[in-house]
Amino acid sequence: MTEFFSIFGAYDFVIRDGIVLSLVALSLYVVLSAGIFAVPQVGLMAVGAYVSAVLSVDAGAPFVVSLIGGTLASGFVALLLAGLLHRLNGIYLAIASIAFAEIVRVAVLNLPLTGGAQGKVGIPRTTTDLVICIVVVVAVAGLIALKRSRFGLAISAMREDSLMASHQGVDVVRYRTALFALSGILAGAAGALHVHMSGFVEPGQFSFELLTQLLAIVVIGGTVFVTGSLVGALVIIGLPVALTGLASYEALVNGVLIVLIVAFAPSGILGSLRSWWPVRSSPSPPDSADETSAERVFPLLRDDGPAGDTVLEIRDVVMSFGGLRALDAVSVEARSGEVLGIIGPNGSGKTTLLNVLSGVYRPESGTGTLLEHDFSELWGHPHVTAQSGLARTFQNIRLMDEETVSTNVRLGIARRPGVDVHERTRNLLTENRLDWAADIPVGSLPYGVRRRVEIARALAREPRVLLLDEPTAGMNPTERQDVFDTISDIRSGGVAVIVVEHDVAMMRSFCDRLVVLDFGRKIAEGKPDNVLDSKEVIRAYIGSGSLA
Ligand SMILES: Nc1ncnc2c1ncn2[C@@H]1O[C@H](COP(=O)(O)OP(=O)(O)OP(=O)(O)O)[C@@H](O)[C@H]1O
Repeated sequence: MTEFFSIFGAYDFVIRDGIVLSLVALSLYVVLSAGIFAVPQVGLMAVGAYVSAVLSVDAGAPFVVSLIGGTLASGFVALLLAGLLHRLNGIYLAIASIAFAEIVRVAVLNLPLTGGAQGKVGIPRTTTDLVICIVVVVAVAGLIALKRSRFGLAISAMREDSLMASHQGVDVVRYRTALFALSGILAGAAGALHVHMSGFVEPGQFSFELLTQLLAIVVIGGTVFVTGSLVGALVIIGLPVALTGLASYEALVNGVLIVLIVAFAPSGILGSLRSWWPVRSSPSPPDSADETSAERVFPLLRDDGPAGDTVLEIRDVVMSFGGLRALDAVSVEARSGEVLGIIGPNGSGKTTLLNVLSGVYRPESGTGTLLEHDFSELWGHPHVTAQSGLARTFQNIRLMDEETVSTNVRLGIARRPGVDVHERTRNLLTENRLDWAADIPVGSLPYGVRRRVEIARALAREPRVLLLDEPTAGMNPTERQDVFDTISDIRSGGVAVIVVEHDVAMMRSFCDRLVVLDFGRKIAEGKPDNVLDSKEVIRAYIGSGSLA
């Protein structure tokens, strides 16, 4: 038996407990790092512990079998739980998952197989220090690899903004289910290791107190790094040892520590240390004259299909919020190589229309097609719409502020065989004149540049249809002109562009066609000059006079 933690003398149990606890904390980290506030880990650990104990004691299974059995059982229960709770978020999800842990505790308290309140004894103490270390090292290495993968990037996007993530083709429900299962596997493995370390299991080991300890570990370690959970567990397990003479103050010191960390180091100990590392000074944006003269082509856009083909169409779409008809029998058609402008007074239904076109909303009635896809299969599933050739930007910029420009653009890249993601990212940055900002976190960039990053990310999806919701909002005239020049270039690449904008003069000169909404109804459609000179449109906008 390899028991190298014996070098810590009387504290060897503390070290082992701390490492196993860090494994459960990692299972909590897995969901929290994706912005999912689910805390069923104590219940999942109990499932792993009891299944493993029953396999060993009642079925006489060898250690490896009971370790794997407990781990998989917990992963499976987590999978079922993900299905049951898939509609819940935020505080409701937290409460439901705490309730799950309580259900497990009450179940093991009453089931004959689990030994009731007395628990189960006589579990072979077969967990060795080597096994604990191997399991934790594999878990940490696996999670680090996962974080660096496409899956990890999608998780970061989900944490930042799940709607934005789904518009990059991320199936948020499937990813969330996978994370639940992974969380269950880690908690189950910890439970199985724990019972084969202590030799017994009883319901009291899976109390609410354990959950608060886990939360403290994740708060202290932070969710910036995978290894944060190890540091947090070390602190939580190490503190009582350090405070041996002050045992009655242990809870107080724990509490004060957590409050101090939340107040002064909200990203945890490791996350805060990161801000001490020297940061490369940010390059400034190139001179605007250089930018204008830079070559502005989008050779990577798809150019299949003749210009002028109808690529998107909706008919008689009705969408209401309560008693309010935000869209009233609206029909719209977009053609490749054309810029379609959507204008209308505030609250006329423009953003609602874009949300219907991008699959966020499922309208009450209406039909439509996006390329070869029927909208009835896309409505309510924005990630499928994104995978079907449509990309969009948002009225309020939605980017991963902590991540670099390059990472944000990479998130949008549609994976196809043979695509070199790094080369494609570089090309997109060059085409959008963002090379100088590649390594800068998006949150520190000026507004106009962030808008360009959002457009670059949308282009990374190689869309056939591009929706732009007020792409020049908050920009100065030069920046506005720049965005409209970019839109013209995108149109030349054969993309159907649908733009919502308030700048009527710009829309008149740049759009091929305009659709005007008023109180959810389409009141005009056609060539910009004809539409903007129509009496009904002028009345809707300004009552009388003329539009720019
Ligand atoms: N999620 C929602 N819940 C309830 N009402 C909504 C919702 N979204 C939009 N509305 C209402 O639907 C109507 C259309 O809103 P929408 O945002 O589509 O208009 P808009 O033309 O984009 O306005 P703006 O130019 O101010 O952005 C408004 O009356 C708005 O209050």
